[in-house]
Amino acid sequence: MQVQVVDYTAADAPQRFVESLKSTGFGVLKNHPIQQSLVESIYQHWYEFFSQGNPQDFAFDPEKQDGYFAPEISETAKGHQQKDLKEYYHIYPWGRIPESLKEEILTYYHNTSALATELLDWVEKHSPADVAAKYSEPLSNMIKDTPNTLLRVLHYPPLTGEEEPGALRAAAHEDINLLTILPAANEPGLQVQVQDGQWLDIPANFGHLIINIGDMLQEASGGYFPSTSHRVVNPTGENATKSRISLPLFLHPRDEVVLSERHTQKSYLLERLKELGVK
Ligand SMILES: O=C(O)CCC(=O)C(=O)O
Ligand SMILES: [Fe+2]
Repeated sequence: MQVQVVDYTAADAPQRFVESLKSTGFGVLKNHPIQQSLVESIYQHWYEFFSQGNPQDFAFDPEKQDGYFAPEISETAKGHQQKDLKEYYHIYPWGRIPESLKEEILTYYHNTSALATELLDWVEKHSPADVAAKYSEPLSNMIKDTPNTLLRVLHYPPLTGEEEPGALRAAAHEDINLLTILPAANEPGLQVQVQDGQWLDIPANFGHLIINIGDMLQEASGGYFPSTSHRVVNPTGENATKSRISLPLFLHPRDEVVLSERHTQKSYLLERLKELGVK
């Protein structure tokens, strides 16, 4: 089994993409409209910010959750003991962003959010009628004018050999949100767990766009779309000396959007952040 790469420009792209999401929780697009030169430039500029800038000046705000999360306080995945080997910066258009990086990263945020609207329409159109009937409003409408969609710039530093045994760049976890949109990182490592428990590499040629289902879409679809476990494994050999940068956009509905009989986006998010120990 492998996650198939779907050509965004093909006539049957929506159907094939949604089939892939349904069977693995992941879909991978090529020939998509997100400019690769923009992604590369962001990787370069944020690498400089993490390695030579003053990220501590933007230390995260526990209430608002914008800003810089240092390696010492970054996430411990649900059910895991060791902290992930990463640092990251949370971008919201209303939040704090280093001035020199602002225009570029917000261009990416807005372009990718626009593509997200189209991808949610694809998901809606290819949801079986009984599943679509559960959506409290059109999926793409759930993110319209939302202040909650989060762009995370992640830096996985080179390994030093001093890591705690068993610690991973990102331990196995599921995402909390509706869909995650992630350009292929500058280094490999992303894997998804499939039904038999096996871990598969996500096809991540530079230029691919990776989309995965989060718990909120699983919740809203009554479990039809699976939020699958994924992780980032540690590099070995010469690659251990390299940083890895990645850029997931987590699509979050507005606070009041009803996901299911149990949850709005707000109640669901709060529950999950407490579990992660960052709230
Ligand atoms: O860095 C990656 O490739 C994936 C990151 C991820 O899964 C996450 O931050 O939720
Ligand atoms: Fe994730």
